[in-house]
Amino acid sequence: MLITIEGIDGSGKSTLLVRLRELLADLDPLFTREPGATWVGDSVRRAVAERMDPITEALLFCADHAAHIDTVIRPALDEGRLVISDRYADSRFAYQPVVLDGVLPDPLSWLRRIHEGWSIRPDRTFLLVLPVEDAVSRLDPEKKREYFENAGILARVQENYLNLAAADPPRFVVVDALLEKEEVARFIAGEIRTSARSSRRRPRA
Ligand SMILES: Nc1ncnc2c1ncn2[C@@H]1O[C@H](COP(=O)(O)OP(=O)(O)OP(=O)(O)O)[C@@H](O)[C@H]1O
Ligand SMILES: Cc1cn([C@H]2C[C@H](O)[C@@H](COP(=O)(O)O)O2)c(=O)[nH]c1=O
Repeated sequence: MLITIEGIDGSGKSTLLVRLRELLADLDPLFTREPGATWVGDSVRRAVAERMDPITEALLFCADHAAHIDTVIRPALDEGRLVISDRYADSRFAYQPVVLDGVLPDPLSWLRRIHEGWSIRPDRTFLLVLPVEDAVSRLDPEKKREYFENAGILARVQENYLNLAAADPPRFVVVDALLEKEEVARFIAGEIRTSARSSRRRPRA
C-alpha cells in the first residue's frame, strides 16, 4: 500500500514523518521521499537552486519520480510492504503549474500526460493544510530558501492542492496542520492503520 504526505513548505511534513516512524514501527513501513530518494534528486535540487528553465525543472522532478518508482517504490510494493512517501506526484501537480504558468497553455494537463502509463497512484494521500502566513512563519530563517518558499507562490500551490483534493475525495484526506503536532501524527497514524488493515483483507487484483 502506498501512502503519500503532501503540503506546502512549512506545513509540518518532516516533523510528522519523524513521529510516524515511531507510531507505526510495528508495521515496518518503508519511508521515502521526493525529491531525494535517488541520485536524480540531487540534480533536481541543483536545477531548483540555479533556477533552470521551468520545463527542465519539471522534467527533472519527473525523472526523479521515475527513478524513485523503479528503484524504491515498486520493489517495496511488490514485497507487500507499506510505503510512506514524503511528497510524490501531487507535488508536481501543485507546484509546477505555478512555475509553468505562461510557459505552457495548460500545465496541469501536460504534467498529467507525462505521468500516464508508468506512475503508480497512491492509495491514500494526506494533505496538510494551514494558512500560508503560518507556514511561512514556521520556515527556518537561517536556512537558504528555495524560490518556491514565498507567500505568493505558496498560496497558489496550496490552492492547487485543494483543487486536487476536491477532485479525488476517496484518496485525499485533508488535515488541519494547525493542530498540535502530536494530534496530527496520531490522527494520521490511525488512518494509515485502518487503511493498511482493509488493504490486507482485499484480494490483490
Ligand atoms: N503542528 C505543528 N504545530 C506547530 N509547529 C509545527 C507543527 N508541525 C511542524 N511544526 C514546526 O514547523 C516547522 C516546519 O516544519 P517541517 O520542517 O516539518 O515542515 P515541512 O512541511 O517538512 O517543510 P519543508 O517542505 O519546507 O521541508 C518546524 O520548526 C516544526 O517544528
Ligand atoms: C517533489 C516536488 C517538490 N517540489 C518542491 C517543493 C519544495 O519546495 C521542494 C522540495 O523541498 P522539500 O524541503 O524536500 O520539501 O521542491 C516541486 O516543486 N515539485 C515536485 O514535484
